[in-house]
Amino acid sequence: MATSPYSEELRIAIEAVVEASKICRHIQSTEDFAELSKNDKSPVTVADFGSQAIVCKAIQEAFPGDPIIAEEDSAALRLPDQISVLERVVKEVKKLQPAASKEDVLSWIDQGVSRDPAPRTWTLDPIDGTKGFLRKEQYAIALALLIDGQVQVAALACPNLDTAESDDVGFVFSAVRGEGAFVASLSSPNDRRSIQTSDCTSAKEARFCESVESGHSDHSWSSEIAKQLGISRDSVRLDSQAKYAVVARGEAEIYLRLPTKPGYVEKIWDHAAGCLVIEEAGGTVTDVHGYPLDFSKGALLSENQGVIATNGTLHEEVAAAVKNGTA
Ligand SMILES: Nc1ncnc2c1ncn2[C@@H]1O[C@H](COP(=O)(O)OS(=O)(=O)O)[C@@H](OP(=O)(O)O)[C@H]1O
Ligand SMILES: [Mg+2]
Ligand SMILES: [Mg+2]
Ligand SMILES: [Mg+2]
Repeated sequence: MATSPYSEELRIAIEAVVEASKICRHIQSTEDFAELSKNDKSPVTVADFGSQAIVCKAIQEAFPGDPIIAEEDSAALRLPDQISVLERVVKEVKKLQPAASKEDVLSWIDQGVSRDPAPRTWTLDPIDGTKGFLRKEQYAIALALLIDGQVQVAALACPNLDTAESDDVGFVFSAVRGEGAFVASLSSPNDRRSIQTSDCTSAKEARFCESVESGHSDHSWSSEIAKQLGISRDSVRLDSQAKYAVVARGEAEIYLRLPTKPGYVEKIWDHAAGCLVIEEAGGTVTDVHGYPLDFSKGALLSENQGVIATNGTLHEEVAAAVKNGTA
């Protein structure tokens, strides 16, 4: 059997998000998040910074010179009145990297400030669904490798996701393009098993998965589409890219992210990892116009609007319903 061209990237990516999950879980258990508000009024916590530091350090060490397009930067932590937050981030990072200094942590975080397209680049959301994290609900650590604007490798940790099949809580989903999608428990990440999207072919039987925040997806529009498709089941509402994971492992068929604010442009780190995991599990991902997501433009999905992710078999029907719903 040919060896995977990205086996080392996959191994490092999985290890990095598993390590970052440890920091996130610990901070979540303390209930002391040291939350800051960013310029766009969205929240960021000690865990977002700590997770970004851990993942960027791992990528930089294994693949020096690879740019990383990550959500956070260290600017807020460098302000004199935020010294206590910085100290807390350093304390948390030291649990995994005992020799880390303040300057190390700041510079690891800032490995993620790349914004330009590059032939080979990583993209990281250190905590996707920060609002879910604050509510002690779902969040994800999402890491992907883009080659010429195509997602080739994905690692997606969902520390609070459970399953009907066991008492396990916390999973890491992963994929390499052309090699299938896999899941492992966060407690034994090397024990990977293959996952597939559901084989549902009737839209009426389908289950919807949507954002919790109504500001992130137009819920009245999606109930209109659900009506058109004859869907009677209530939507499963879930924060973060855990939604992609739930569709990828066959527990829902449709994830819709319908644009709300005109002019909001989706970020690549909110979709890259989840998108490859679904595609490799047998699903399909497009924007609301049916175009593939274009990850080649830097940090923004500037060529796309919204997202439709499905189990694959239902994609055309769902995309048509979204189109009708727009008219
Ligand atoms: N207006 C608008 N429209 C679309 N998306 C937006 C919008 N505002 C923010 N964001 C981004 O949404 C990310 C969280 O998305 P979720 O799907 O987890 O939302 S929800 O919590 O389930 O409601 C969230 O990611 P994190 O910041 O990593 O949590 C944001 O990047
Ligand atoms: Mg954020
Ligand atoms: Mg996000
Ligand atoms: Mg985030």
